[in-house]
Amino acid sequence: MTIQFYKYQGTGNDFVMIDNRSMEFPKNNTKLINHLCDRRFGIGADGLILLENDESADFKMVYYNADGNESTMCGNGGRCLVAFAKFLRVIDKEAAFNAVDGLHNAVIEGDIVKLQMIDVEAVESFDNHVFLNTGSPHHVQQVEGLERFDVKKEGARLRYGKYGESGSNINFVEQAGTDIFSVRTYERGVEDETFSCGTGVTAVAIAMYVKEKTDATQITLNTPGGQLKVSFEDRDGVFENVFLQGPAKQVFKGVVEW
Ligand SMILES: N[C@@H](CCC[C@H](N)C(=O)O)C(=O)O
Repeated sequence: MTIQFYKYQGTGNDFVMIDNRSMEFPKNNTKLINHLCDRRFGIGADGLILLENDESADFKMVYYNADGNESTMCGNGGRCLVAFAKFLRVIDKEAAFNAVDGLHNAVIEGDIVKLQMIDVEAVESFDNHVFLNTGSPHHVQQVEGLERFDVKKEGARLRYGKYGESGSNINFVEQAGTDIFSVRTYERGVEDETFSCGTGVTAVAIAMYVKEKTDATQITLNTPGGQLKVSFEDRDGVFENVFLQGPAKQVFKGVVEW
């Protein structure tokens, strides 16, 4: 079997993209997806995304983590998929697509994609962390000395120890200005730190606002892979019109024999 693929990255969170409008891709082959994402024996990526036809939207997003399992929403992946849909001429400047967490609207200008995320209704605030779901589950914790922090060790400990079987993504944050935060994320399903996480920085922006670390509703997030912006409206503790904005780029394309 021959698989045509495209490789995209959004602030260093990288994805194998496959046009599956023909529905030929073997979606239940966990081993294959894991192999394609392998950085030594495959193409290498944090996740794999299928673009499929959708009855009520421009297209459908199907997201798999690098471990080969289908997972919840990926914000950077969603932004990259909008760029891929434009490349395929499925959309022009605007998109509406269905993902596992519902309908997403997006606009693309050059390589900048602004993606609407789901409304966030429940934010659980604790003494030293916040837990919320921005399409995927996120633990947000402020730390000192983020640059030297052992994200993989502490992220893995919390991911497995605190959140049980299904786990959570774990974000470590340090404030860098009144409305600027630096973020490093341990992603479940990759089981390592990634260069950036879109649902993660969205969670961080809302968590820092809830914790009154900022009163801004347009927040800049610096990740190891680059800069993202998150904006939202606070409607009595329900966060609406949540947008994630940043670059999404095609890196290369190729063919794999399987
Ligand atoms: N990198 C993603 C998040 C992908 C999903 C996550 N690993 C999970 O399984 O919860 C993003 O940009 O949001």
